[in-house]
Amino acid sequence: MTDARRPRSPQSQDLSVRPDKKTRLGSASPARPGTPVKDEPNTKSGGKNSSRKKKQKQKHTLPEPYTAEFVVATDVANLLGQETVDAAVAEGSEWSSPFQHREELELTVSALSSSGDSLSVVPSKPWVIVTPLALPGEKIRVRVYRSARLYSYADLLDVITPNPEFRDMSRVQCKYFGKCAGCQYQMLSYEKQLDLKRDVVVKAYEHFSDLSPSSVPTVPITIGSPLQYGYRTKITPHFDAPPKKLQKSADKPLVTIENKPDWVKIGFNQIGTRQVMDIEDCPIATPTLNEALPPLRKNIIEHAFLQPSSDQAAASELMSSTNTGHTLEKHVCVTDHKATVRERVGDNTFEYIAGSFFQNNNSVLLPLTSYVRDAIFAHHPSGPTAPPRPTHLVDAYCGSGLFAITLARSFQKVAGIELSEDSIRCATRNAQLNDIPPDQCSFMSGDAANIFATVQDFPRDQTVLIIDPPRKGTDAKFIDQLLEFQGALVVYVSCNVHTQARDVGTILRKSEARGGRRYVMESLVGFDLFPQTAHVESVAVLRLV
Ligand SMILES: C[S@@+](CC[C@H](N)C(=O)[O-])C[C@H]1O[C@@H](n2cnc3c(N)ncnc32)[C@H](O)[C@@H]1O
Repeated sequence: MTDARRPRSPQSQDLSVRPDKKTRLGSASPARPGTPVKDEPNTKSGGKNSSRKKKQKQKHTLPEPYTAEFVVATDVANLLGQETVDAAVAEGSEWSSPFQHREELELTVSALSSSGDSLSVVPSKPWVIVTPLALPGEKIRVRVYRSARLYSYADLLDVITPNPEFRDMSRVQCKYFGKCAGCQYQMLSYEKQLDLKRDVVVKAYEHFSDLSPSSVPTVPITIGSPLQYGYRTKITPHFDAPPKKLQKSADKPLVTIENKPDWVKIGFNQIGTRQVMDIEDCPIATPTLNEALPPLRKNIIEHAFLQPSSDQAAASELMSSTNTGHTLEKHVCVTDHKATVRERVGDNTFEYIAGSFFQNNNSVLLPLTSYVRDAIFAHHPSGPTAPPRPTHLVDAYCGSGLFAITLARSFQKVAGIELSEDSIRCATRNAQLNDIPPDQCSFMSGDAANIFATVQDFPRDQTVLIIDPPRKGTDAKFIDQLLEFQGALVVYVSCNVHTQARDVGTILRKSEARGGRRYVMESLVGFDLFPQTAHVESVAVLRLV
């Protein structure tokens, strides 16, 4: 089941470039994150009860590195402090929650995690309660539902004393806010959201880059999205198959839009669960998508729930809209994931396949691509000893060519690479659509690291590399070739600032270790591609000096 509004699914990541981070979650533990840890029993077991006892042994699993839960676990460890974590590990109490399942508690929120969840240190023992939708300083009532290492997750039952400095419920524009897992921040002012996202970028580099503070530039306020609602150009409502007993029953239920039973739910995940909740409109999605939602829901009901063979696995329907920015151009909704979608970004037109990657907030793409252009040209050093101006661009992980094409007119030559063949076909077509000749701008499909072999004739001191990898970040193979290539400037755009921090830390340290010229981080800023949610995009600019 997918929900395009949640972070893309966690991916496993080789920790070899950040071996020290394993200790952050408890240095005395021999466990790697992501591996099950079995509790040792207190007494020796044997005889006929031993297999039952073995089954009773609890399995504890640390989160996969760089997933949302890994970030929460790191925030918890940092809130408690390394000494406290070490003491709990030495005592063997780090998995022993002081709370029963479904126990209700009253707490005061201590801090916010980078996931957007609140963190409350409990008074009785070094332990943290992780709760959605609560804010620092608020007194809250919660119900515990799952425990992990040094923390428990709890549902928010009530905000007993709100923090009036931050919370204003009259700002909330969605009737599902508080239940739907899509948004976390609708009760905050937009300025506060941008401020919190800056903190996420700062903390990511503090905890995941292993760089000294002096190597990390001051992070300015997050750059906002022109649209704060009605911006999302792609949503993925999903739904569960009918309950098993109904599927097996000879009398198939009559499901129509007018006669919709309670089990028919088409929408997004409910907070803290994998259950789908019924959603009739989504204020962060474009008006075009919201207009299309009722007929789409009717269509799903008539065609999915009436089919007796409905699969147990959840099905999903993809929707995306063209959002050209031209008021005279008609915006339409596309539900076929193989269909071609057209969008405008400034003066450029882009086509992409609905099911392939394209940034989901059209309103921020002109500011984002202009920021990258300014980072390359407006901030180019001046003076008699200044390096030559950039003339060549490499766009790695280029998708349908967003950066390559918006910036192509500023460069003599551009080369893009991307794993998806569909996206590369679109990137090539997009160059044509925007009158960029093929000898100026070329695209190839393949692993990003393959690009270096094809750009050996690019003048290194005039070449800029843009990298925009998926959430898991880039890899050692790419980083090693990037260091070998020595392009003048690297612009690293990322939808996961935690893997970006890890990768930038690796690039800076490895380039220093090589001797000679080295990369330094010139600027670092968050971009708000997803207002009302806790997600932040981040742009780091590295210059070879
Ligand atoms: C975050 S998207 C960025 C796309 C593009 N820069 C944009 O803004 O539209 C990351 C892209 O990397 C591609 N990708 C994933 N792994 C890759 C790899 N190993 N080599 C090249 N591209 C890859 C994905 O298909 C996806 O299109």
